[in-house]
Amino acid sequence: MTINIIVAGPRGKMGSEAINMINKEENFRLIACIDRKNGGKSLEDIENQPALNIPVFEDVEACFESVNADVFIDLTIPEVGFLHTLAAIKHNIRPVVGTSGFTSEQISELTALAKEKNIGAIIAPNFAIGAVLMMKFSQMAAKYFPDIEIIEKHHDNKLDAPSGTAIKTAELIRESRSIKKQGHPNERETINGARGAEFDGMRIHSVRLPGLVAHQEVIFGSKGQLLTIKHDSFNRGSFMEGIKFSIEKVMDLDELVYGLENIL
Ligand SMILES: NC(=O)C1=CN([C@@H]2O[C@H](COP(=O)(O)OP(=O)(O)OC[C@H]3O[C@@H](n4cnc5c(N)ncnc54)[C@H](OP(=O)(O)O)[C@@H]3O)[C@@H](O)[C@H]2O)C=CC1
Ligand SMILES: O=C(O)C1=N[C@H](C(=O)O)C[C@H](O)C1
Repeated sequence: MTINIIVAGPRGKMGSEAINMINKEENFRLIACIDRKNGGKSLEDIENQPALNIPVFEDVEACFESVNADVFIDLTIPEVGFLHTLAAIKHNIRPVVGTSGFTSEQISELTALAKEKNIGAIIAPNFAIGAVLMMKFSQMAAKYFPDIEIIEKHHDNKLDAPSGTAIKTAELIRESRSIKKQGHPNERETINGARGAEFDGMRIHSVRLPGLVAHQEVIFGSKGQLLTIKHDSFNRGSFMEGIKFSIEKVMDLDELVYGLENIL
């Protein structure tokens, strides 16, 4: 069966890599793109993209009404990605969302809408299988080591902090860790933010530097020992297996799944 796909964010680092992956798969067919700068032009006019000769829309509604798609992939920015995803579900097009930075309220709203429409959807904070394992291993370790610092490191073009992966890691850890406020009860910051963001008593630190792609370590401290669980994405190819898997999997779902750990 051929799966007809729309991609939003085709000029982006992830969008362009995803298009290359889609074009290599026999059962995937890219049928349109959503792009804020190149609406109305053919994708062949877009820099760094092969000549695909498919329609490119600026307006999401116009796109969803004009083409007959099975799956919509969003790799843009949180504000726009949320509206795109909402529109996709309303049009019965299954979303696969990589865009990070959605609030938990937005995820709940999308979950409720997908349930109402009985349609599959996937929001994946991280498509790299190694990162999903890193999160699950961290969840397991947190049962025994409740003192945890999450350090995520990304390229300096990243808009959201902390990363979607760090938030998802903290959410998974919360399910297995006994409630604990870490550090000294009287600790105080002499410079704001020195101890990082607080999540359920844990700390999350966001590093942004040129040269980085996407990296995270979760450090567990205990008497006389440290456990570090670490994952590195050195390039965006690391996310493509997860996107490919999600495009196929979302066709069989009838609800929204938040996190690949729930379906791998
Ligand atoms: N889940 C996962 O595994 C991964 C998720 N991500 C997430 O994917 C998203 C994209 O990342 P990345 O490709 O690195 O980012 P880029 O900045 O390279 O690409 C973002 C794309 O979105 C487009 N865009 C921005 N604003 C709008 C708008 N208002 N309407 C339509 N399109 C818009 C940009 O166009 P323009 O050039 O005009 O701004 C650009 O093409 C991020 O949220 C990131 O966190 C990234 C890697 C892995
Ligand atoms: O912006 C990125 O690059 C990435 N974003 C996702 C996140 O916020 O966790 C996934 C990955 O870390 C790369």
